[in-house]
Amino acid sequence: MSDTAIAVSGLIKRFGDQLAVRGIDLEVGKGEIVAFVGPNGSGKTTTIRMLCGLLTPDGGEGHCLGFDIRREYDAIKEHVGYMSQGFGLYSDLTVRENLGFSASIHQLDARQQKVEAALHEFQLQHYANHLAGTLSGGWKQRLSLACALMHEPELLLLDEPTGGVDPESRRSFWHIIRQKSAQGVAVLVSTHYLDEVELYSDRLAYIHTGTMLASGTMQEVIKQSSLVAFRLPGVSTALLETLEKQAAVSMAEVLAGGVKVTGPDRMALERCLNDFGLLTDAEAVAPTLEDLFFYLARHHRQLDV
Ligand SMILES: Nc1ncnc2c1ncn2[C@@H]1O[C@H](COP(=O)(O)OP(=O)(O)OP(=O)(O)O)[C@@H](O)[C@H]1O
Repeated sequence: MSDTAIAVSGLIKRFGDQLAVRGIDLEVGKGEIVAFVGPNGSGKTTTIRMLCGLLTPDGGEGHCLGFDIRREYDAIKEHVGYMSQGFGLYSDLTVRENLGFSASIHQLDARQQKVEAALHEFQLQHYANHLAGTLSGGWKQRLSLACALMHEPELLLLDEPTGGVDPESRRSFWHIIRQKSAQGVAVLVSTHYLDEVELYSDRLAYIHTGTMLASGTMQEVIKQSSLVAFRLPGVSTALLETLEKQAAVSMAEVLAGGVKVTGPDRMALERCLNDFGLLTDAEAVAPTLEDLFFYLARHHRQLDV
């Protein structure tokens, strides 16, 4: 048995003249959580939809759970758990009916029993007869996850599952996801929340305008970018714009009590700060994931991790 849940290469998707996904490679191992990140419109949803058999790729090849993504999309749909953006619930069905519907599309045996078990596992009993459309964001998210897990999939594809839900719901959502991954479920999850990448994901994959620019652990990717950052205490925000225009500076931002500059070349950045008489007081700080994402979004540099 392979340890790989997703292995695809050269995936391409066009919408008319637009190349939404431009030949991306992606691997996700069993029991691994990979955060799929990148700016709005970069191609995350399109990629996820190709992986779960809802969109046919225009190019590329690969497997999900051993099934060919171009030929065996029906088998993939059957075996993968998918949460779409906005949760994809039937708002005029009750919580119990949504779970029942999910059980029936997967043609599960003992449906009623499984629905009751899911209501219990996800602590949805109190809302069982409420219409899904009347639930709060956090409960909709929980129900949507329960529906995606109804058929005990080995791979979860989650498209911005935590968008618009409160911190407590996010935390309990991630608690469930980490439990599932400990049981061997592979997870690819798109998110705009950096803390979810840092705290809960094993690796990240960063996509920009349909191209995968970086993938690896957070530490690997930051190291590969060779980004360095300095805090410049007491520097006025007036200097910020000037600093940002320097070739050595990829980003300059205001912090409490000063400015922070980031760049991919330590020597060049130090020279630049020296030219402005700022090097003596500059304090080296560790670049953050946010620094990295800004850098990748602005400079589109492909990292080789
Ligand atoms: N069905 C479609 N028809 C035409 N263009 C589409 C379609 N679906 C997506 N696109 C375009 O493809 C590009 C990638 O969109 P996609 O939704 O995959 O990005 P995303 O990274 O998921 O964005 P977000 O973070 O905002 O959800 C965008 O320019 C989008 O407008």
